[in-house]
Amino acid sequence: MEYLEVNGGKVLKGEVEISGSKNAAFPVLSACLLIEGKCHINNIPNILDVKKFLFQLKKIGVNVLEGDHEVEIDATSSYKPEIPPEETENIRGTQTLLGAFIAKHRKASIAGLGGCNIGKRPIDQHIKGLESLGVEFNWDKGILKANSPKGLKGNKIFLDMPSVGATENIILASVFAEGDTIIENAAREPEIRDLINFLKLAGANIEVNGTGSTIIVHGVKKLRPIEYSIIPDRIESATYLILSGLTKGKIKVKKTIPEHLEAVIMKLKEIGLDISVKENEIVAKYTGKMSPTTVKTLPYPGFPTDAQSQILTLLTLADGASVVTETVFENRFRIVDDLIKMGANIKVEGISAFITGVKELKPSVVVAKDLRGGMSLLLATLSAKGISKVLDPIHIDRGYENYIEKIQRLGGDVERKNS
Ligand SMILES: CC(=O)N[C@H]1[C@@H](OP(=O)(O)OP(=O)(O)OC[C@H]2O[C@@H](n3ccc(=O)[nH]c3=O)[C@H](O)[C@@H]2O)O[C@H](CO)[C@@H](O)[C@@H]1O
Ligand SMILES: C=C(OP(=O)(O)O)C(=O)O
Repeated sequence: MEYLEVNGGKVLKGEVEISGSKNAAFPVLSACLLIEGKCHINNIPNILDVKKFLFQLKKIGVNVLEGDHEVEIDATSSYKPEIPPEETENIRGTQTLLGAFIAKHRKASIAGLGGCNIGKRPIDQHIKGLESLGVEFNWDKGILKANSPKGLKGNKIFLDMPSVGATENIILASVFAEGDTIIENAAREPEIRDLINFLKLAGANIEVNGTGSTIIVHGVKKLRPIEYSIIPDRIESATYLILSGLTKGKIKVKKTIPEHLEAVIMKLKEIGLDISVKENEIVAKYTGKMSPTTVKTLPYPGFPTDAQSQILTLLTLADGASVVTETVFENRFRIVDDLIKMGANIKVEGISAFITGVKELKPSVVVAKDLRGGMSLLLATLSAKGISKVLDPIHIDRGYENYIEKIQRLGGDVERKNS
């Protein structure tokens, strides 16, 4: 069994280069399937989920040429618009292949949507939106089959909640639709802006209103191949900034976009970290004391649910009582039992965790159960003086590039082992 052995309690200091965004990579790579010719995508993160995604593309017949943090996608020759249910493809990122397949092939067959086990994660909003564009759906033995024999026609769609995946799928599906598609209450995450920027550069006609919650896609006939670089991963940035507080250190994140992290930066300042921001860099420094605060996760530009486990872990060491409320996913407090084992004082009631800060965390054997929770437990063990183990690091491998080396370069004592 693989595990991480951590000798915690060291002060972490130094610089980390942030990798490309996991959640921007999937929709942009999916969008390449709308294009005839070679698209060249840079700043691709070297993480397990992206490897699985690219493996899936190759398996259905797309030409994929992988380089060092870059990939060339050529979907000119025919490929099967299908995602089968095999274990290895069981990631959430494949959800945007639905919109891409429908746009290009007027049909799709999707099974095996997985990703983090943090809630029920239904796709009713994807289906509702695509149905109103003329797509017919039926479930066949757990596989979602989509068909739009007559092609897609633009329509006005009002999402019940600003779903990231549904917004991306509707944008992708409507690029070649007849007329205009208007998405109201659209998600506004930077990864959606990245998809739109890619598509516009490739020739799509898309308007975004001032705040971003209305997106209008004017159908076009064709897109052209382009070279594009995806945005840095804002959640990876948030994670390393939080690590500086947990290890009483000073960490500079480089190659990041500070505007994507405003809600996180504001909270870290409230907690008492000294934060300084330059064009593509953020430095977080521990100042000797951390204050408690309240955090509520919300769709962007609110505090990101994907950084909730990390800030909850940080607040276990704040000087007083904090509340963390999770409004996006219903099952995102699964690290609490392990944190309590490490000496944290946390009580979960409904969608809120009530935390009373303690002086220090104690080393322990903990188990990663999802991507962000797993990483947060690693952060906790780096803070706790002594030897800890983090079991099942495969969850962390899904979304953090080269994290063991990045942490070692900051002075952290962590090693991957097998027993
Ligand atoms: C691969 C990827 O990009 N994953 C991100 C994406 O996931 P994902 O696209 O799955 O997240 P959504 O924004 O769609 O989900 C937000 C909430 O809406 C609910 N919902 C969503 C769609 C739907 O049809 N019906 C419905 O009820 C979900 O169960 C969840 O409670 O955005 C999440 C919210 O920022 C992030 O945590 C994930 O890291
Ligand atoms: C929930 C996450 O990812 P996914 O949607 O890929 O499961 C995440 O990145 O925290």
